[in-house]
Amino acid sequence: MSDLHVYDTTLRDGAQQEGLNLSVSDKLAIAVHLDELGVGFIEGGWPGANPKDTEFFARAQRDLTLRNATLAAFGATRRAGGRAATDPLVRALVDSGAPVVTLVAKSHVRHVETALRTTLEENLEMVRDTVSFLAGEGRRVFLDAEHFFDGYAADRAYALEVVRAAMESGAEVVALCDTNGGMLPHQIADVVADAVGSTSARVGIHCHNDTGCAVANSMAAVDAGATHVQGTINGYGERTGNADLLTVVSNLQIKQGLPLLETGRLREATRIAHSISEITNVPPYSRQPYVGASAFAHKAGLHASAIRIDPDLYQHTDPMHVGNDMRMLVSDMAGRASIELKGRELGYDLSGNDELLSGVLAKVKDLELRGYTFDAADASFELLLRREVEGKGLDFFAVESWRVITDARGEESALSEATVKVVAGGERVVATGEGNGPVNALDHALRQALTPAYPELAKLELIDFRVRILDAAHGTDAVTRVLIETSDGTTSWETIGVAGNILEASWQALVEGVTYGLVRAGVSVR
Ligand SMILES: CC(=O)SCCNC(=O)CCNC(=O)[C@H](O)C(C)(C)COP(=O)(O)OP(=O)(O)OC[C@H]1O[C@@H](n2cnc3c(N)ncnc32)[C@H](O)[C@@H]1OP(=O)(O)O
Ligand SMILES: CC(=O)C(=O)O
Repeated sequence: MSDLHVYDTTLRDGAQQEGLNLSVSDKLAIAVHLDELGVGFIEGGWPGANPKDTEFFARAQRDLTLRNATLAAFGATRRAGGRAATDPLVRALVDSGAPVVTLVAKSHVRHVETALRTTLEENLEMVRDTVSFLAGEGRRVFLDAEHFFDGYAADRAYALEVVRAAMESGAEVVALCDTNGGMLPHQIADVVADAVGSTSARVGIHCHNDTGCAVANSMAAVDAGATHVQGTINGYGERTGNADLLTVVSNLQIKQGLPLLETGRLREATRIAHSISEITNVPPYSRQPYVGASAFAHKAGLHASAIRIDPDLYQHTDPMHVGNDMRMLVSDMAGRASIELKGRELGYDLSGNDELLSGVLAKVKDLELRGYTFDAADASFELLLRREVEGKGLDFFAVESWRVITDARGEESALSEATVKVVAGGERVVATGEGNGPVNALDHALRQALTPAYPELAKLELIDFRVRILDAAHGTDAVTRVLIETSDGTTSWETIGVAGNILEASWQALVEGVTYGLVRAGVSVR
């Protein structure tokens, strides 16, 4: 294993992201995931700054068993003019019970003089006093040198003096912070190399992403001699976020051969990134490097034709290394190879079946011209392909007619009512359904009509509904595209409908959603 520290600050700096709000239980659950991933340090928050973070450390001491990681409490150097031993916020760091304390300290002369409103010497004394007090209390002390890179540009000697003051007082690591996130990789590399060369410090790096360079800057710092790298899962953080720790670790481990995590741990990266998204309630970013849903998704026909021969031809690494999967997307940019590979994903060997492949491809291109978009509706493409391969095997029911009315009375909310007539399981069924909107009512009526023949449908639920008006296909005649997401409680799928009438498009997508639910459940036509 490399001795480079992997230091996660999702629970502290990550939680500084706009709109992200973690409960104590959320933090504990995230800490468990981080420990499973195998990071070396988990910065849990700032005890004493708010009751939630104080409680987190109390509950962590009681309930959290970490297999791999060490817990760090974050705080600031003592107040100017005071004493570390009597500073309540410094005391709270000791009381947190965390074995590591990470102190933020000023390292930029302007910040000392204008933000702290104290002298340069007093700031150095705040660093010395707080670090030595905490070290004396048996804590491992790390120092985050705030605004280090801007501070170095303003006054190199002073910025380096802060690093030395921390080291000489007992700090184990000084992390140089690009607090405003304005640096570029070559600037980071030069400054880190100087700090490593002209102090005895173990130098760390903490980058924000305001220039879009947080990951590149962290990599540059490691190349220049930093041996402690900070970041957050999914790049959460103040403003544009922090360096995405999963990208940094994947780059260092896969591209530079640094064994940072125990064998096999990186394969949990995709699962953990998505589990943490669930907890933070921040939707996963599909184009996130390595772990995003689109990170190994291929749309262009030329790519698919080469991938059919060897996936490495269009992938920078094997998605398995990070627990992700290659996916084929089918759209009007597909070629026959795309259809063949997608078929393989679905369990069909279509190699050599040129007639079928060309037929499916022509259908896809024609439908996309009319407004369909199959890369957003995988389930509809699967049904299209299965119908071509299996013929009538998917005719679970026949629709005779459907209709829907919406009734608004006085001040009451409008209510919709749908009637659906189908033949299913050899019976003609007429069913009605109510809903707070016409699509909701149609969904209820359709499943009401089909459930006697197919009880498996009872657990399906419509969980998302998106509408887009398209004017490209018919000149000035707009068509409506509806995408529906249906869930069976364990997984969900997207289906599509396109028509001039919004309800007709919705109905198509609903019928596809229900049909796909029956296919997934392995039901035969009754
Ligand atoms: C770069 C970073 O992201 S560092 C992490 C920043 N995170 C946070 O700020 C979140 C948690 N913060 C808080 O809950 C609050 O700001 C607290 C509890 C820490 C302080 O609250 P308050 O006492 O009301 O002070 P307030 O937030 O208004 O101002 C911060 C004070 O800390 C001082 N300060 C700032 N940095 C430091 C430092 N490194 N060392 C010592 N004091 C500092 C400021 O000069 C200011 O002092 P003042 O009250 O004499 O003006
Ligand atoms: C400490 C910290 O979060 C920063 O300087 O960005």
